[in-house]
Amino acid sequence: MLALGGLLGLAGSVAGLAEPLAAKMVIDAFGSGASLTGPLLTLTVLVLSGAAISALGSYVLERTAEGVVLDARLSLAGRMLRLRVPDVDRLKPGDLISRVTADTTLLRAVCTGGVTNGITALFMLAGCIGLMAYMDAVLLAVTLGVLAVVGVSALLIMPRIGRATRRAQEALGAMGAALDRALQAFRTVKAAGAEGRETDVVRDAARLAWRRGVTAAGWSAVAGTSTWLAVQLSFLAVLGVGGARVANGTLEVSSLIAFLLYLFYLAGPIAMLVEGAVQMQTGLAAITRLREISDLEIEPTTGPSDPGGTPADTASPEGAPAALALNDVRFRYVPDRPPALDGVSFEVPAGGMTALVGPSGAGKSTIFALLERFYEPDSGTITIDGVDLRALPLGRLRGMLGYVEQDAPVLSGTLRENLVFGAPDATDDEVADVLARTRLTDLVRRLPDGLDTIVGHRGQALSGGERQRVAIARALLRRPRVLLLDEATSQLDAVNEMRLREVIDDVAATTTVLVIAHRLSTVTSAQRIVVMEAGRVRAVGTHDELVAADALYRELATTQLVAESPVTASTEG
Ligand SMILES: Nc1ncnc2c1ncn2[C@@H]1O[C@H](COP(=O)(O)OP(=O)(O)OP(=O)(O)O)[C@@H](O)[C@H]1O
Repeated sequence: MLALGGLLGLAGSVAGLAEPLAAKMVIDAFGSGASLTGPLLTLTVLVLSGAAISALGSYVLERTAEGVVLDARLSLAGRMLRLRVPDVDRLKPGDLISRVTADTTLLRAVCTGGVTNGITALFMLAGCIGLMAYMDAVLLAVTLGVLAVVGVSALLIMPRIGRATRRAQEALGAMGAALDRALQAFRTVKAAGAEGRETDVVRDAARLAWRRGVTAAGWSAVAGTSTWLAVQLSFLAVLGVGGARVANGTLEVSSLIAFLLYLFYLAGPIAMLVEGAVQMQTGLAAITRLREISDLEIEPTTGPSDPGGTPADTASPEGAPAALALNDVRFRYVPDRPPALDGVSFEVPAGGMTALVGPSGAGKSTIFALLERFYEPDSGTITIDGVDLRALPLGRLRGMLGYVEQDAPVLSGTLRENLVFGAPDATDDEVADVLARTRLTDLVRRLPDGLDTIVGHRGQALSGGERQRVAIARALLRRPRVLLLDEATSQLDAVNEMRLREVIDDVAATTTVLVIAHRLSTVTSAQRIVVMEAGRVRAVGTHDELVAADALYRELATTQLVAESPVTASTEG
């Protein structure tokens, strides 16, 4: 399509190139007293057909350019959610968004202005120069001399435009990131009275983008003006030299006029060439930024159609509780920081509930992240039913695990959409069953539109306990073999506390439950408790064993766990 657009553009230009020749025929006809009809008709047809073909060519080009932008967006969008967690930790979401939206737009410039216009302009230039040579070689030499000076200066300017554009796009990305950060923490920003400061950060980024954009615009203007200047100078030079040659009879007036017309015609392709080079620089700046994303590794397909094949299969059938084992697992988030996990080994038997407890920063959530393979351990192995996680296709592994995050996010949308988020094919019966298991049936009955009530950001507010149970229901609908539950630290009221406990006990009857526990009620009903401290396992046992044997656990149980669960603590004694 680019070639077709280019060809049409070229055909339009050829018609344009022939116009001065036709004009010369008209003038010659005037002089010789011959009929004007033929030359005038030729001129008219050339003008009209040239215009029509050029318009079609530019439409084809623009259309193709839009297609290139679309392709880039589709492919980036496809990669974005498959990027690996560590890479997304590093890149800022706002900047990522700006690459998909703003930078891809710049690609259009490469297709239209850059590649094809550039090529068309080159052809036009060559044709024009050829015809000028045919007209008069001396005048051509004068013209080319002036143009060469300008060409060199334009070559020096181009890289500056590219650099300025790239830096402007980076500033735009920074602006997106700053905005994203402020909008993510919208209420905190307001509560902290930080609107002014956050606005300043966004504005500073906007001004930086502006300054760099202006720099690019400045250099573009210099490039554009110098072209125009060159044509003017050539015109004067040709007029001087050509006039003298007409006076001494070595050049016809009509040839001088046709030559001057070509000279003005030349201004078009030269301007196009310069502009094409400018746009090319802009587009290349965008490509550099898009490359940074497309060069990042992505996770293998995680969908149910994961082509990873059957793993060295697990003994237990789908849906049966699975056992987990960590063996001397070591992991650092950042190379020169202390390890988050420093030789962690423990086993989670199939079925029942195992609790992970320990002070903040002990590495509990990190274990969940490694189980989900958001990160890979630096050394050691993790197995599920004796199979190394790395031997399982990612989609299959994540299908075995139900993961409930600490903040238990509720997505904007209906309650039903939230529930079937991980299992879009779940039937109404399955949904009803899971709602009953997670003690949400009453909530659904109370909601104005039942399951179709909009919840989340702009909808019906759910309490912390309800959100958590919705998240558990969402995880259960995928029929996991292991439920990973990162219990919220925020306080639940007595009713929600009791319901959570019921839900966990209920799920633990059919599924392996590994819970990061912050509540005494959760801990005491666990069959096995793993006490972690500073990236290591400190002790493993039941509540009673650990109270008797482990000082840290005793302290946690009497301070942290109890303090966060006053109601249950008093009933638990
Ligand atoms: N994405 C990350 N990048 C770098 N360091 C991290 C990251 N996530 C966690 N850490 C660090 O790893 C260590 C273990 O964190 P982790 O979240 O596993 O602790 P935790 O026991 O779950 O704590 P909490 O109970 O407060 O959630 C901490 O020192 C933390 O600062």
